[in-house]
Amino acid sequence: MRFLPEPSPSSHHPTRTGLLLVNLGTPDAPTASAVRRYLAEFLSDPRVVEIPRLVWLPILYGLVLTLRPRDAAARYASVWTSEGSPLLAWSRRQAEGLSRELSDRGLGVEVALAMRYGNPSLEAGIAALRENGCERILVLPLYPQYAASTTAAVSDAVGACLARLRNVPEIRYVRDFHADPGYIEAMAVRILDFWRDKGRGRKLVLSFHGLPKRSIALGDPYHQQCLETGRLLAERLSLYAEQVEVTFQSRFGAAEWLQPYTEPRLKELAKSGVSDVDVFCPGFVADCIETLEEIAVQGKEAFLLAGGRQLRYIDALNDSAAWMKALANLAERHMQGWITRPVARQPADAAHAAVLLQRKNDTTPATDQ
Ligand SMILES: C=CC1=C(C)c2cc3[nH]c(cc4nc(cc5[nH]c(cc1n2)c(C)c5CCC(=O)O)C(CCC(=O)O)=C4C)c(C)c3C=C
Ligand SMILES: [Fe+2]
Ligand SMILES: [Fe+2]
Repeated sequence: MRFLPEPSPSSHHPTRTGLLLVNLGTPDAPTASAVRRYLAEFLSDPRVVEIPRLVWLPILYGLVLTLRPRDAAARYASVWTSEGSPLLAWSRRQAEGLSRELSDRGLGVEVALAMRYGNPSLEAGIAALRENGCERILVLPLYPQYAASTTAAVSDAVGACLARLRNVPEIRYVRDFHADPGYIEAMAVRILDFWRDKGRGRKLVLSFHGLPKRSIALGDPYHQQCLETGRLLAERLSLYAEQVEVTFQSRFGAAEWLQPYTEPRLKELAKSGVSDVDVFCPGFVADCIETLEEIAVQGKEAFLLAGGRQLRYIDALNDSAAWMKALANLAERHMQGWITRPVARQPADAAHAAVLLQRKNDTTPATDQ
């Protein structure tokens, strides 16, 4: 059959709104074979590596997928948790926290989690929402800064899923939220709480995932958005220019990527006598191998070897209360005009009814950027 079967009529609910949270994806296990499977899907996406297929695929299969998985599996194993990959474990908690927050607000929104590469798949996420009667879906990629290699890779894949359906739902996308006040505030709370409990380093390094410089030259807004996030966060924390800096980590391949590169810059700081640094990664809303291993272990080791005294990694937003609220606000704003059915309440729950009524009458204009 050309199109997938539609959910059975018996499972049809009244029209509902669905929210699909999407993150990058992660291997199913910290083993070379699982990492190989994951990297094969990820790195063969032309959104991620923009080299002509004829040149890239022999390098990918002949070199990258034979050399990288073993080393990467060991790195994954070092951060693996009882709930699996940290990226997946935190993303699940975010989906649960967001669902709870939205239902506490009286909004009947179905939340599903999907990964762009690997599991749980986008197909499964969209299918679960449709099974639950969602004819409208807000897709929220968990990337604060837009990059074609991440954000547009999600809309490509959602489009491919929709192309297999007969009864296509209405779709909206959150493009980015790099300057969203709730996102900035949740990061500030994270960092200020850390400083209150553990004291403050001499410098705050804000390390973002890197991107090839060529992507920026071709028009990707990622670099500008990272700098803007950094500026807004530093401003909110009342930091002087010399107390904070933006760097870029996770370089992949031989091409030039955005600079300064995090690890060499950490070494330079140590050598120049900045002995205490705190590192936060605003581009990762969930802790993952890139933060827990590349920064908190490798980055720290490099900094100490270069003569630094102390490097402290500040946890990502994960499922912090301020972030769950910010995420719910962001979702609510992007779902404006889509009737979200209030969750059924006891008639005696007068206080809640009043809140619902108040929300319904709330005409505060959207503050989207
Ligand atoms: C936060 C935004 C991200 C951008 C932009 C991004 C671009 C990008 N990444 C690679 C290559 C790799 N990334 C890897 C891991 C990884 N990347 C992101 C996010 C962004 N990537 C996350 C959240 C993760 C963690 C996944 C996890 O399982 O925890 C990896 C795999 C790890 C490794 O082998 O080192 C690779 C490879 C490219 C080429 C790219 C843009 C061109
Ligand atoms: Fe990446
Ligand atoms: Fe990395």
